[in-house]
Parts: sequence; structure tokens; C-alpha cells
Amino acid sequence: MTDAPESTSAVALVCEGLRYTFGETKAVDDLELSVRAGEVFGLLGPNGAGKTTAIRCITTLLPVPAGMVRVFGHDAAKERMAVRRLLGYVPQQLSADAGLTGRENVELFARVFDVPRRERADRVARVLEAVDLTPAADRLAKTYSGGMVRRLELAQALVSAPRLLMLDEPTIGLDPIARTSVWEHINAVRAATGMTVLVTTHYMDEADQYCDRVALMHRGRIHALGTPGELRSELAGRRRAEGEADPKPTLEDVFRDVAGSGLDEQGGDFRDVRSTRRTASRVG
Ligand SMILES: Nc1ncnc2c1ncn2[C@@H]1O[C@H](COP(=O)(O)OP(=O)(O)OP(=O)(O)O)[C@@H](O)[C@H]1O
Repeated sequence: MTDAPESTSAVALVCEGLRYTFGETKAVDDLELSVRAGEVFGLLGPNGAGKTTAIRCITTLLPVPAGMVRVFGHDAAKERMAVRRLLGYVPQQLSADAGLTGRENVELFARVFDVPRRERADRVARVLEAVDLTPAADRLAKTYSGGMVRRLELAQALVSAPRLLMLDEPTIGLDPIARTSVWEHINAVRAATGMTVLVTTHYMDEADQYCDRVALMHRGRIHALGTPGELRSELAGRRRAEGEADPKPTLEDVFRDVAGSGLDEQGGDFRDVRSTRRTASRVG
């Protein structure tokens, strides 16, 4: 299902037969994934698909009990520190401290990620500038809007100059303008650094617009993989063959087609997920 990359140097991330269970629950079930260096790759799926568990295995926050995960050739089970040094991670949960200023939050991450002391102030200033937070850098994070908090978290993840940036639902709970702004900043940094981005999102329109390729995950496995255009055309072709005159499926239609009734069994579609997800639009 995954495309064979031309050479190992072009591969940022490989998961082969990755499995993770919580008791009887197969959260990640034989996951096969290959992310090319430099691409924005979207991991899409409904509640409980296993996206966060997979991301936690990749980031080494959870062990790799079965299968293999490699980040730029480093084994996540055996070379955890090497993998961590290559990664930036913005989790779903708030990772900014409300009682610190934006700059102090980023400085904290710079210390934790071992950015050399003499480079710290400069790197912190540069990432704050890259996410347009310089004017607000010395204000407490609790005064920031939801969009500013997300950009601050992006700066925190970027301060260690990661080669692979992992974003778990980076725009959830944000208004459309703030969502666009977060994506514009991700793209600008990617263009400037060539880093690889792995993102989970429930927003199919965002995945369609901003991801080079997407994988549709359901019940711990990948069920479809390709560019958003390829996946839409494939479904359009099938619908035409079934007699539909002018099918114009969206990426959400593709997902419904792949996941079938399983989506409803699991409690709703993507819109329900968005509206019921507990999100904090502000810190503090
Ligand atoms: N700590 C845990 N203990 C027990 N079961 C868990 C735990 N974390 C996740 N699960 C279960 O593992 C499965 C995958 O969950 P996971 O959070 O990885 O999915 P997800 O695709 O990230 O969903 P969401 O979009 O809601 O975050 C679900 O059935 C979930 O209930």
C-alpha cells in the first residue's frame, strides 16, 4: 500500500508492522507507513482510530512492543535519544505554561532540548519571529488568543530545529482565520528548512489543501493512502462506473467510503468529533 521510496535518504519515517494494544484494545494494528523527507503527510481518522497512539510510539513516549519504527534511519526502540533529537512534537494537550511569557515558554523548551546555551537567545528570537509572536513575546501566555497559543506551541517545537515535526490536531478549536494562519506558518517554516511534517487532523478541507499525501486510518490500520487528488479521483472513477453522472467526491466522502459504517458505530463523523472535542481556546 505504501509507495516504495527511491532511496533511504528520501525517507523520514517508516513504520512496519507497528502494533500497540491497551488490554484487549488493538489501538495500532500492523501499521505500515512511509513518510518521505520534506513532505506534509496527513494521518486522518475518526476518534479512536489509533493516530495518537501511533504518534506516541513514533515520538518514543510509548515503547514499540511489536513491529518497527525508524526516523531518518534510527530505530525508535533502540535509539530513543537519537530519534528524540530529530523530532519536534506539538501534542493535542496544551504544552504552553500560562504563567510564563511566550519567550520564557520557548526558552524552557530550548533548555529541555539541549539547544547550546550560546545559541539559545538567538534561536528563541528567530522561532518567535517565524510564528509572528515577536511583539507579544514578553506577554504572559495566558493573555494569548487560541491561535497565538498554537503558534507559541509551534515555536516551542521548532526551537530544537527538528527534521520531523509531528503535530497532533494543530488547528482543533481554532476559528478559520487562526487555522489558516497556523498552516501558513507551518508551510513557511517547511519551505525555509525543508523539514518533514506529520500531522493528524479531523479537518478534511485542511488535509486536502495543505497535505502532500494523506493516509486514512481506521481501527489501527491504514485503509487508503495517496495524494488527496488521487484519492478523490479514484472514488470519482468508481462512482462514474456505478452510473453517477458527475461525481465530485470530497476527501470526507473518500473517508466515509473507506470506513463505511464503522464511523457511525464509533460515535459520529468528523463534524461531531470537532464539536464534542474538549478544546481550550485559551490557556490559563
Ligand atoms: N491510555 C489508554 N488506555 C486504554 N485505552 C486507550 C488508551 N489510549 C487510547 N486507548 C484506546 O486506543 C484506541 C486508539 O486511541 P487513540 O487515542 O490512539 O486514537 P486517535 O485516533 O488518536 O483518536 P482521537 O482522535 O480521539 O485522539 C481507542 O480505542 C482508545 O480508546
